[in-house]
Amino acid sequence: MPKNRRTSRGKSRISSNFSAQHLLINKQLSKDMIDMAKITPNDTVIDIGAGKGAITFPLAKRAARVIAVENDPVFAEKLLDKMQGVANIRMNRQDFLQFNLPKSPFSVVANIPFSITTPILGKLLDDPAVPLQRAVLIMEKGAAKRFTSVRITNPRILKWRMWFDLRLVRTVSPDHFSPPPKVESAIVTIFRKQSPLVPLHAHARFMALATYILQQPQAPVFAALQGIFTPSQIKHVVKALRLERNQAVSSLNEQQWGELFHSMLRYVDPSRWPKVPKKKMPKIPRAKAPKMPKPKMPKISKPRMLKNPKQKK
Ligand SMILES: C[S@@+](CC[C@H](N)C(=O)[O-])C[C@H]1O[C@@H](n2cnc3c(N)ncnc32)[C@H](O)[C@@H]1O
Repeated sequence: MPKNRRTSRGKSRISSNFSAQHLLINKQLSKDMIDMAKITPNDTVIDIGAGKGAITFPLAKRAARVIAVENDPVFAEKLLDKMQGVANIRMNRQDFLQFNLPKSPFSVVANIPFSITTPILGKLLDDPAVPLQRAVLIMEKGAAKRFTSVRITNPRILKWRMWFDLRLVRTVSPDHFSPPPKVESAIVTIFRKQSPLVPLHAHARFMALATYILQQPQAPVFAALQGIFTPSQIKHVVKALRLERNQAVSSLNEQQWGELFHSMLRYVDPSRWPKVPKKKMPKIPRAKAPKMPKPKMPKISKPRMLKNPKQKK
């Protein structure tokens, strides 16, 4: 891709990490990612940020349906040209964050735009009812490490990991892309767990617990649990989860978080459960009342005093 080219809208775009257009030039890597995602001829697969189709076309050979999402009009046009005769690719020329995800099971294989990594993962993982099965994503190595670290300090990432296994599988050097990004990349696999650690319908309640407890990730377990569990319940939980009273709460593993949540449901009075924040309703602008002309009040003249005929002058 040229370093500085004009988009169809005439604006100049300079290649950088922020333009997020580091195209994959290693064909074997695309195939490896499709293998990692265990794509079968029955699968529907989304390629987020399809670019010129480095992943889209090899995917189309393996999956039943490929949905390519690309918001750059120049790339989208090129992809449409190349797609002639490939019946199982559907092209969506739009921002992935505005794209309506399928209602039936789907997977994702993609070299995603780094600048929107967290919003992409949020869209795929925040609501466990979204029927994502497997994803294999290239992302910035720093982000990959944050999402997959053993020590979990972020309640949102912790929540994702109650339903999905996230693994950093390998790092990818910048020479596999054109233009090469300034940072190292990594491949992350995301597989839906066979048995989720928390029931899907309880995701908001789990998030409330994780947010409350991880306010101070370095706090010792006994202190972090205090606002919710009573001292005797804490004693019981520490023993049942094989914890140390003084270990940092961020050192709990996924399994222990699942068990902690179930202990809260089982032993703690619901009045002590952390509150689930109410869903923010979108603001509906109030219809402006049409301006009415001020009613003209008839002038009321002062009542004239009738002269009392008997009144003395
Ligand atoms: C890292 S490139 C990957 C391109 C291609 N998949 C490849 O591997 O060669 C990311 C792609 O995402 C596209 N993109 C950036 N933001 C996007 C968005 N919000 N929605 C959809 N596509 C986006 C870019 O135009 C670019 O083509």
